[in-house]
Amino acid sequence: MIASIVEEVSKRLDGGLCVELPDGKVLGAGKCKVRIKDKDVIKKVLKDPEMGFGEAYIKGGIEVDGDLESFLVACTCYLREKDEDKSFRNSWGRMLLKYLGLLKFLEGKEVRRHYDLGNDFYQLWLDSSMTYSCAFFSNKDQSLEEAQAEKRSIIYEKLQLTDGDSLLDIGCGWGSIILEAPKLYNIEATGITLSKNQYEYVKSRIESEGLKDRVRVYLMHYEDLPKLDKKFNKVVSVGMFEHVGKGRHRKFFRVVEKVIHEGGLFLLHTIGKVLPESQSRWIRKYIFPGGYIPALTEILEASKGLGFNLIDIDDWRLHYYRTLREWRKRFYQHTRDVVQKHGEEFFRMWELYLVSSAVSFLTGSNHLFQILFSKGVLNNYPIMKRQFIVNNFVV
Ligand SMILES: C[S@@+](CC[C@H](N)C(=O)[O-])C[C@H]1O[C@@H](n2cnc3c(N)ncnc32)[C@H](O)[C@@H]1O
Repeated sequence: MIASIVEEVSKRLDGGLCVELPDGKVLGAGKCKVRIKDKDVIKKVLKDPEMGFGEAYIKGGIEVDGDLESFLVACTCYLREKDEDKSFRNSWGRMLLKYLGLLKFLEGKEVRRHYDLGNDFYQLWLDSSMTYSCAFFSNKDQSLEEAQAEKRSIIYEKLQLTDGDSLLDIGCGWGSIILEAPKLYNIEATGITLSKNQYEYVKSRIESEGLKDRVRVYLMHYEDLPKLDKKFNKVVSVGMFEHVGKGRHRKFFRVVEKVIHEGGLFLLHTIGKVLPESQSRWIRKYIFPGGYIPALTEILEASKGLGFNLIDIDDWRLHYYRTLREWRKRFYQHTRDVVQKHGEEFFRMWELYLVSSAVSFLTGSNHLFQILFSKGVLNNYPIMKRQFIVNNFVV
């Protein structure tokens, strides 16, 4: 059975694959060499390929001597064709916690665990604006910094930012939008985050950059936004919706509906799937507990009947692939620092997270949607002049 799997994956991998088993026996012949160090690993991978491989990889039970990304692409294609991926089910435990009101608390803990690993860790591999979401590359020589700046300017354009606007950023991260937009437009900006590190960072930059009269940041859950007792005419949320969780998307839209002015614009930037499908259990266990990649259909369904009107949908799938490759390149440049501070297993876990996420965009499992809504029907929204960007420089 293993021999036939090796053969199938090998067919889908440039240069082929060989696998060295724990007893020293080698299956297949190829450039990419996978070493399995322990018999138990084989059983676990056969039972649950994604989780089995992921857990063994971070513990060093499997080593890949070759291009990890191409190997994972070949495995993804093989599994997809075999239809071995198991579907994700919302657990009864989470449903019960939701009704006990504990889910919000748990969510806060889960989100903080990820973002409060230390600003210095993220500074190693994010661009200088500390943007932790998909950038937009419009030419092949663009740096990550430039592509993140370009993404922000597209967002401002889609939101039609104009002097006098009040902008809300739900899940503002390290503040790249709320710290920049008020310098370009005479607007007020408010950001919220669940991460204490991000909150402290943004607060100190607001002070040091003299933005106190026009920029505010709050450490709060989006569900508490109505407590601010303030409405905004432009709302954006970038890379945060993935944390909202299955079954809670409508609640999120209800909150946005409460804090947006009639005639306002809401831009939602999120990883998504076209239709609901299985989720990566490994990512949910090790990287984003509680996270859920929504389907486009689920997003649109959640917005129904609340007065939102769809203006436009973009898919930046390959731009996220390239963003992840840029992050990975920088991450590898700091291998020693990461291993020294966080340990070998942590390094391998984050390496696998960055590579497998890139693979998910490359193979079309994940997309990056920018969905623009107006609150109420807007018939004077300008028709955007779009330039077709040739994607072949992205990959
Ligand atoms: C991937 S980061 C994106 C940050 C930023 N928008 C960017 O593009 O760099 C996700 C952000 O969402 C925030 N977040 C996640 N769940 C949240 C919640 N329930 N309420 C408020 N913010 C949340 C996190 O604290 C983090 O700032």
